[in-house]
Amino acid sequence: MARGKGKGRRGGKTPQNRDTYKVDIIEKEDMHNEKFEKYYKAQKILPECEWESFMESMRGPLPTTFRVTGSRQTAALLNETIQETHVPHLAGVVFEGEPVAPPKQISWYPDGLAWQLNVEKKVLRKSPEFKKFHNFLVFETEVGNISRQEAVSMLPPLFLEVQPHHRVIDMCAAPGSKTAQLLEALHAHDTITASSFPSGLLIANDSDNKRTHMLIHQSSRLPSPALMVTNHDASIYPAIKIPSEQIAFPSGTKTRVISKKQHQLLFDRILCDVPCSGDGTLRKNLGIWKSWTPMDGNGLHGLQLRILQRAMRMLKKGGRIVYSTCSLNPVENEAVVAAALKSIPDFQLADMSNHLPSLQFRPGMTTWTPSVDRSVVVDYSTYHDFIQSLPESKRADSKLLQSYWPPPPDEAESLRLTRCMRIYPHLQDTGGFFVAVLERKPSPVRVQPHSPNGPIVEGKRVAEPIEELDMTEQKKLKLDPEVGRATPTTESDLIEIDDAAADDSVAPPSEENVTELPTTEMTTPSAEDTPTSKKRGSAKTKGSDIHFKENPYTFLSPDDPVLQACILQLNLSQDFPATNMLVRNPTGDTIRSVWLTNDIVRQIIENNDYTRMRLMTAGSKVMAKQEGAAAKRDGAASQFRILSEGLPAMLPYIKPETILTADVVSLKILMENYYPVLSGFPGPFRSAIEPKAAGCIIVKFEKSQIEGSSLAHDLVLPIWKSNVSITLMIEKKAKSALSSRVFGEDITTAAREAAQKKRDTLAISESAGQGAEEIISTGTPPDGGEPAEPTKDV
Ligand SMILES: C[S@@+](CC[C@H](N)C(=O)[O-])C[C@H]1O[C@@H](n2cnc3c(N)ncnc32)[C@H](O)[C@@H]1O
Repeated sequence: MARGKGKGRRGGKTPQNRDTYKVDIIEKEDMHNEKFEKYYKAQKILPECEWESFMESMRGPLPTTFRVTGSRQTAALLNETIQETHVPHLAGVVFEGEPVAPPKQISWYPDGLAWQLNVEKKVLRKSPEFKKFHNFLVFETEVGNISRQEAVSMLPPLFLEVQPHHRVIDMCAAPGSKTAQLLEALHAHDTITASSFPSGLLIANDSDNKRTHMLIHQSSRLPSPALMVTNHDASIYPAIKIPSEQIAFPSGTKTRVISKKQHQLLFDRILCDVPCSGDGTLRKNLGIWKSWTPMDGNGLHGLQLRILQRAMRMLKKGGRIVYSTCSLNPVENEAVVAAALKSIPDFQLADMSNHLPSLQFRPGMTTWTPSVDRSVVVDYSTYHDFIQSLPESKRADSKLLQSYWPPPPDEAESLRLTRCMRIYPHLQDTGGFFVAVLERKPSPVRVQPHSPNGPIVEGKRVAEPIEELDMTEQKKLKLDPEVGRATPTTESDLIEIDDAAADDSVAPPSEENVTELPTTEMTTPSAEDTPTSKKRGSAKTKGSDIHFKENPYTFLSPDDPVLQACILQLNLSQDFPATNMLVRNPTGDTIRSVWLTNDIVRQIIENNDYTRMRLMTAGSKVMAKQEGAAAKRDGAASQFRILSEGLPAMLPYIKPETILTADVVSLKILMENYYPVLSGFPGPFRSAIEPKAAGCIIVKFEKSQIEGSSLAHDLVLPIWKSNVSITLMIEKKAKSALSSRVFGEDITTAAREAAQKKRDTLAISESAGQGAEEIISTGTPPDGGEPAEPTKDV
């Protein structure tokens, strides 16, 4: 339970972040908590006439909800299957004499990609129709095409409206269901087979190290060169430096560079889905019925406020923050938003009431009375009243913060707290939730309507885009020598300073919030950092965290022999971003895996100490060494293969003529055998692949509908060619899922072996103890190499 000190406060087991699917066993009649009812009735969170219906919903089971994931095109395809095959199949099902409703689309979720299912577990287990649908859901969830996610938890990313060029940070991201949505938005332009290369960025952060691993796992379903995962306390998230754009002022035919150094990366979009008391999740986390007290929220308010304030300081002008909790407590919600808005100028609450027209919610509260102790004492309408009630000798010791209380009515009105959104369980059969959308006012840029030479900023013409080099902020710097310890005097000296440094009223208690000015070490490229150097490591700056034990990030030189061999083998196009390939060791040796990043991720790694950021992973793992003696014996020029999960990112750079085409019959052969011999494949494919050198080959299986199989769209997959056989390089589970989709059943070797094993175990237990090993297939390739069914690289 997240109360006061201890685990809950810093990312441990707050009620809401316990395993989502775990519910405590508790009878309906025990679903009472006097304090809860007293507190929320006193807050008047709802009109009295709705109270019973609200409490009744709180005690009812939460419907199962899920979202079809992936980029628009892939999601649309699977959604069609649900809509056109499963829903009609489930319509009219009767179980134990009662009709059971098929899944229905959540009305407010765009493109109908989210679903709700109000079905008891026993129906899923026993009704043959629902059992089949359940199996489908489990299967597609395992391979990442469907994500089980609470309906209300899908809201924050929708309000952020992320676009592929946005720089985004998810401050408290684990386990990552919202991160996945943000990634999908960044990748909105992906096609069915190829990943787009978004110019934007998503940093998914969580302070809990173990939970960052859940994040990494979750996001591996949508690998992205634009993703970084960090493990930091969000309330003191370090300023990230990136090289300044070389912004030029066109004046006649000459250009004038105004900045060459570094500035702080500011974000377009920030998600603060903060740790909270989680009482909105009572329908799922039943243990909260027993343990709830108003102090849960009080204890988290300070951290929530600091996280939001840190986010506000990292936001670009014109950018947007979504602050959300799954708590109903105004102390964790409106109180945090009000205090944050009062402490940092230039922010306002956005009116999102029409954004999702069929979403039902209630406006944010403008008055409330925090409880001053565990027993729900809610008698003080102002902090002043509360302090006055204490003996004078005790006033200084009070741990309660003024910001727990609402601002005076006129201030609450001017802050427009009613623009916050409260979602209650009885409105649309969901969990309880709170969302507020904060926008930072844009820079005063005056764009001349038909200016041939771009926009005018403060009377000067500038090249587009200005990015986050904020002229007004820089001017302020010139005037104020105290700010950021810098007094740049010439335009070429200008750097953007973290404006946290300009406002110390609520600064995080750490030097972290002050952007370091460029030192010689950071601004002068070392020999290692020059483009011709062999390996380019991540920048080491002061503030390294010696306790951070992850391996370093080292970019390969574009002429690295391993990289060159891959480029040759796959015939990659000239625009392949060879400078953005990294390995995870200090020497830059290509030992096992290679990751691909986009430009902004590379710039961040090169300009920041990865230990200071506590960087857990970056980019998308695209290549891995083909292990085993067989690979060496094949004599492949490149022993590296493209990973199936990395292929979408590499595909745009693989010249089409390099990709072999095959039909669904060949796919079937590859599914049914680990190492089918080349001579067994249909003529055209066989003659195309036989002359190819050993190593990684990319094959496009063309869409087709033939008896017993249906390949709805082209499928591009990596295979490994040995001397006499080939093998499909996709992970076991993905292979099974693909088989079920294309051939209507799991025809893979693994499935056959598993079934065989089951039969054998049964036979063994029946005839007591015959050597099982003898009859279980080993899957040895005909080439005599060791069995090497690819497993997911981690
Ligand atoms: C509400 S959960 C986030 C859920 C997540 N956004 C999702 O959709 O899957 C809150 C998260 O905040 C993390 N957390 C707690 N204190 C933190 C802090 N100071 N900085 C960053 N993360 C923190 C917890 O570990 C937890 O994973």
